[in-house]
Amino acid sequence: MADSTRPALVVDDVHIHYRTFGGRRLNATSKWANLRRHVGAVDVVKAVRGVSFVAHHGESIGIIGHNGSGKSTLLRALAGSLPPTKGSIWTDGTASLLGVNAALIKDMTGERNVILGGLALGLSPAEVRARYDETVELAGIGEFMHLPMRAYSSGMSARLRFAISTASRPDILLIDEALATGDVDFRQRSRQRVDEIVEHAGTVLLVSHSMSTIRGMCDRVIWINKGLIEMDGPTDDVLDEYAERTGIPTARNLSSRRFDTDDDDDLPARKVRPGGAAAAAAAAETAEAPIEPAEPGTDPAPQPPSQQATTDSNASQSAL
Ligand SMILES: Nc1ncnc2c1ncn2[C@@H]1O[C@H](COP(=O)(O)OP(=O)(O)OP(=O)(O)O)[C@@H](O)[C@H]1O
Repeated sequence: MADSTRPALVVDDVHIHYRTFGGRRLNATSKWANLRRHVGAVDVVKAVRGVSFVAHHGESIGIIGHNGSGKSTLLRALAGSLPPTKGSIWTDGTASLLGVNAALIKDMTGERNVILGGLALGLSPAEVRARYDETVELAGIGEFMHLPMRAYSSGMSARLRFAISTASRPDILLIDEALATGDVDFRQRSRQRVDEIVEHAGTVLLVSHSMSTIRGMCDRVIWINKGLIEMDGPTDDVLDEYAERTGIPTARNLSSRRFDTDDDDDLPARKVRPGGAAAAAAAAETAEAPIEPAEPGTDPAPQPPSQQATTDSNASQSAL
């Protein structure tokens, strides 16, 4: 059973800056600005600007906020795949970001990717073999397991990724939007898996734009705004405040365990809803659909996830 008094994760004044190359300002007026029109500018994006919090074993924490507020960046830093520009992150145990994309190979079958992904997550060959059946069962994509991943729909890929990444039973599971994908049955099973992780002293951090998913899964919510923590507290308190200040409905009237139902809030963004004032408000929530971050694919080299205490010296090509 979880020792809820023991910290699982300590995040101390974390800042994460990206450096982007090649941005040109075309509306130059001064002489220097006019010269700079001909060369790409080096810009710094301050994605996370001093975030501190402590997560305990057994906690299930939702992370919410507008597009570009820094949620995914923070999660990647917690997983150890992005070094903070400043500040420290300490973890008690392994932190695993849901999604083993980098390790999966589209030309290989789902079966082979289960093995590859398991090894990439640090499981031994014997552990991969022992968990193979349950991983395949959780993915629930039937005969498609024998086909190359290239043939999968995005939902199928997401299911397989979820199944593989939770096979390692990390102490700290970091989930970025992944649970919004999939049908009701899959969401129920993935919900069970997350519950299992929390039950076994694990800690879950879930980034989602789906307020009903957050309400259904999390005891605590951290609201990130422009790279800073706007609010951190019990789910109902934070979501109510978020709804009041942003006008985005947070499904307060839904039952607290609605994750396994097929309500509209859990649908992927951009779903067209019927008219009316409530629908317009609901559409506002879907307008928070994830945007593609600038300069994708320029992540710095991964570093071990178990513990990072980093300072300015950890600057890399894209994260300063
Ligand atoms: N690789 C990158 N290079 C440069 N800037 C980036 C990079 N990745 C993210 N950013 C910028 O950092 C800021 C935070 O982005 P991030 O993806 O963390 O936000 P988010 O809250 O997860 O957004 P969303 O809800 O849209 O997924 C944004 O301004 C984004 O443009």
